[in-house]
Amino acid sequence: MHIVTAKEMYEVDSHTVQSAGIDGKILMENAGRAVATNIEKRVANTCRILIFTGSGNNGGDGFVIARTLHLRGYHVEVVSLVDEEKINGDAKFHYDILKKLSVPFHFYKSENQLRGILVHTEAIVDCMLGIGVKGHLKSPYKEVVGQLNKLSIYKVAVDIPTGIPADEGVEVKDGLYANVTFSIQYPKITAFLERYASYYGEWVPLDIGLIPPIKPSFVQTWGRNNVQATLPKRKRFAHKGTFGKGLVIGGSDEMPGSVMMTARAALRSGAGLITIGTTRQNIPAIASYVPEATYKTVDEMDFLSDQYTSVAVGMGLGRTEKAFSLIEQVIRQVKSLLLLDADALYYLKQNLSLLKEREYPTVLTPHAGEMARLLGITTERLLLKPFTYSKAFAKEYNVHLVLKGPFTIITNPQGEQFVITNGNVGLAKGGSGDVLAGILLSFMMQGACLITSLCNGCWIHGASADHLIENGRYSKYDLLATDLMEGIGSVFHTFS
Ligand SMILES: NC(=O)C1=CN([C@@H]2O[C@H](COP(=O)(O)OP(=O)(O)OC[C@H]3O[C@@H](n4cnc5c(N)ncnc54)[C@H](OP(=O)(O)O)[C@@H]3O)[C@@H](O)[C@H]2O)[C@@H](O)CC1
Ligand SMILES: Nc1ncnc2c1ncn2[C@@H]1O[C@H](COP(=O)(O)OP(=O)(O)O)[C@@H](O)[C@H]1O
Ligand SMILES: [K+]
Repeated sequence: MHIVTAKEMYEVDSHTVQSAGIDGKILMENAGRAVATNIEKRVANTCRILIFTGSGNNGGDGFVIARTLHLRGYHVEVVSLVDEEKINGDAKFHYDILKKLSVPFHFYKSENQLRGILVHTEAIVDCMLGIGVKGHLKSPYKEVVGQLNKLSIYKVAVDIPTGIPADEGVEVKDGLYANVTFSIQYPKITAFLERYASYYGEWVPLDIGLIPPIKPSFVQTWGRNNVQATLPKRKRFAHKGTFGKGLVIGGSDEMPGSVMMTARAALRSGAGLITIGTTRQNIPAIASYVPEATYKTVDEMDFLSDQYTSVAVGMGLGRTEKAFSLIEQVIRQVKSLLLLDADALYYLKQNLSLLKEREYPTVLTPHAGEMARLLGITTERLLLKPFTYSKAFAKEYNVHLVLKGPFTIITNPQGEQFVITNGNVGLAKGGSGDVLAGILLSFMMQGACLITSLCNGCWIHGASADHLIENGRYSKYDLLATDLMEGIGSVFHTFS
C-alpha cells in the first residue's frame, strides 16, 4: 500500500481530475460515502453523532457524511467552525445539497455553546482540517480540538486528525486524538512517525477511486501479501548449499549471547550453512546453543579466500581496537553481501567513507539512536523526519538501510522505501535486534532482490513477536529475544 505526502496526494488528485476527467465533486461524494459506510460498521444508529466541519475540502467530506448517515437513519448534526461565506468550491456544492435536508446545522460561536451541543453526543466525526493544514492550529480550531480531546467519546477522523500535518519534518503542539482515522485512499506519512501515530488511533485506508500517475515513487507498506508473493520457496531437491553459506562475526568474551541469537535465528529462518566467527573462549558456550553451526576464531578468518554468500558483523563484538581493526578488515575485504550491526555501526561513525569504497552491497541495521549518531544529530531530530534522513543517507553512502523501530523503514540506494508496521513492544528488549540480524542474514543468503529480502526479514521478525503474544504464549512484558526462535517457525507455518 502506498503512503503519501500532501504534495503527492494533491498530485494524485489533480491527475484524477485533469487527466482522467473525474470531477472533484464525485471524489468528495466517494470519500464521504466510504467513510459513512465504515462509520455504520462501528457506531450504532441509535447514537447521536456530531460532525465537525472546516473551511476546506475535508469539511466537504463532512457534508457528504452527514447527508449519507442522515438518509440511513442516523441522528446527525453538523457543527461548522467557519461562517457560510467561507465554504466554497466542491464543499459548497455538497453544503447546498445538505441544506435542503432537515439536518440540524450549528455555526460555532463559543466553548459554552459547544458544551451545550455536545450533551448526549456519543460520537464525533472530525472533518475540520485535512491535509491542507498549515502550521499550528488557529482559533477556533485550537479551542474546539482542545475541548473534544477532553471528552471520552468515540472520535472518527477523516483523512487525518485535525491539526496533524500530513508530512514529516513539521512540529505542531495540538491535534485531535482520534480512535480511528479513515485515510482517504492512502495513509499519510505522519501515521508512521512515533511523534504523531497515537493521534491517528487505528488507521484504515478507504478507496475512493483516485487514479495515481503511471509509476508513482511513493513510500509503501510491506505486509503479509507481499511476503506471501515473494517468500523464497523450498524446492524438493535443494541441498544445504542452495540456501547459502553465511558468516556471523561477533561476540566478545563479555557478550557471547548476541552472536548466538543471530546465528540461531539465521538457521531458524532457512539459512543453509552458518559459520560463527568469535573468540576461542566463547566457542564452547555458543556451540551448546547452536550446535548446527561451524566455528572459527576471529584470528583464523581469511575474508579474501573464504567464500560466504553473506556476512553479518558487529553483534556483541565490543569496541576495542582489536574489534575495530577486525570490522575494518571485514568492510574492506568481504566480497559478498555484508550486514553491519551494533558495534560495527559504532565503528562506522568515524569511517563512513569506507562504505563508498565497497563494490558489493552493504546493509546497515541501526536503531534510531545508532542512526542519529551516524548522522551527528539528536534522536528527536531524526524521528521528526526519518524517511527523509534515511533516503539521503542510503543514497549518499550507497547502502541498504534498515532503520529499526516501532515502524521499521527500509531504504535502498535508489531511495525506494518500505515500512514494516507489525511487531509490538515486547520486542523492546535487549537481543531483539540480534535476532533480526540473523533473520535478515538468512534472507540475504537465500537470494532474491535485496530490498525484498530485507522487507521479508523484518516482517517475519515482527510477525513472530505478534504471533507469540496473540496466541497467549508470552506477553508484552515477559517475551524474550530467544523466544522469537519459536515464533519464527510458527509464522513460516502460516505460509505453507
Ligand atoms: N486530495 C483528494 O484527492 C481528495 C481530498 N479530499 C479531502 O480534501 C482534504 C484536503 O482539502 P483542502 O486542500 O481543502 O484542505 P483542508 O485541510 O480541508 O482545509 C484547508 C483549509 O484549512 C485552513 N487552515 C490551514 N491551516 C490552518 C490552521 N493551522 N489553523 C486553522 N485553519 C487552517 C485554511 O484556511 P485559511 O487559513 O486559508 O482561511 C484552508 O482553507 C483532504 O484531507 C480530504 O479530506 C476529498 O474530499 C476528495 C479527494
Ligand atoms: N515498540 C516496538 N514495537 C515494535 N517493534 C519494536 C519495538 N521496539 C523495538 N522493536 C524492534 O525490536 C528490534 C530492536 O532492535 P535493537 O534496538 O537493535 O535491539 P538490541 O540491540 O538490543 O538487540 C528492532 O527490530 C525493532 O524494530
Ligand atoms: K480531519
